[in-house]
Amino acid sequence: MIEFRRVTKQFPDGTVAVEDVDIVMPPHKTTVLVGSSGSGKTTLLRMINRMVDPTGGQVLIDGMDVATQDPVQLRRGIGYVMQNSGLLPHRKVIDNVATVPLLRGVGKREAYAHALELLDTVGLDRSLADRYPSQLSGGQQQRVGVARGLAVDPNILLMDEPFGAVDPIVRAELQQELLRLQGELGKTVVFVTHDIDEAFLLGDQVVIMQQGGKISQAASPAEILAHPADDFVADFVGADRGKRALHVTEVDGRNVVVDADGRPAGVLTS
Ligand SMILES: Nc1ncnc2c1ncn2[C@@H]1O[C@H](COP(=O)(O)OP(=O)(O)OP(=O)(O)O)[C@@H](O)[C@H]1O
Repeated sequence: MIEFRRVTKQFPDGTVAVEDVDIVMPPHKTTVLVGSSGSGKTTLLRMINRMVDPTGGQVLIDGMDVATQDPVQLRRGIGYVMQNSGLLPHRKVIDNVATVPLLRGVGKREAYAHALELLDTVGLDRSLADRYPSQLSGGQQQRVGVARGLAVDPNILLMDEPFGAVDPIVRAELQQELLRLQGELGKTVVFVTHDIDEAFLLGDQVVIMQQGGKISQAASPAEILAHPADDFVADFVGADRGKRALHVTEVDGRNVVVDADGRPAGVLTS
């Protein structure tokens, strides 16, 4: 479990990126941070693995304050996947995936065998192992990024707009892959996105952030759609969906999302 207790981050220039945030991210679930640009999502995410340190409050992992842990050690146990995959361009796919385990002292043979298995896990053909990142499509690169994030078998996987740079069709494929993977692996995933549809699709818990790094609402997608906490959330949920006033209605015992004209937009499963 990841817990933020009254966490604030003020950068040296005075910018308050995150203010007084309390949030619990439950184990084996996906928490999605969503909000407009500059609302503090990335800063919040990076405080989990100490790429950023808070200026107030505490971040705890399984009850232990991350501030007491060595940042390098901490990061080696937490998977991190970013936009544009973050792969090392001059190293082959297989080396990119095996890098962190090798740094942690895993033997070469074992690290490479596991890296090949991880290519299977993320749906990549093993024949791509010897290519360089520039010889892959954007979607394939993102899959390698996910494989690399999983290479140390972390309990926690941080994903910062991992599908932001690929086209909508590939993005939809990657989202489905992540749902499948999460069904199998059950990691504690923290995922950042601008896209409310992506947030509702992937998140067990969706955290809606607003400018100034404050949380407007943290709840399940069903709860947010049914009971937006305030006008900001109602607007955000509606605006990103083409200004349709979405609401939830019950049909044959199921929660169906419909727009202002009564057209069904989807069925809620939780
Ligand atoms: N190193 C820094 N120094 C000063 N201000 C910073 C620094 N990093 C981020 N900020 C500011 O903190 C605020 C939150 O930034 P952050 O990157 O966390 O937002 P975000 O919601 O992830 O945005 P985006 O969706 O555009 O990536 C912004 O106003 C940003 O300009």
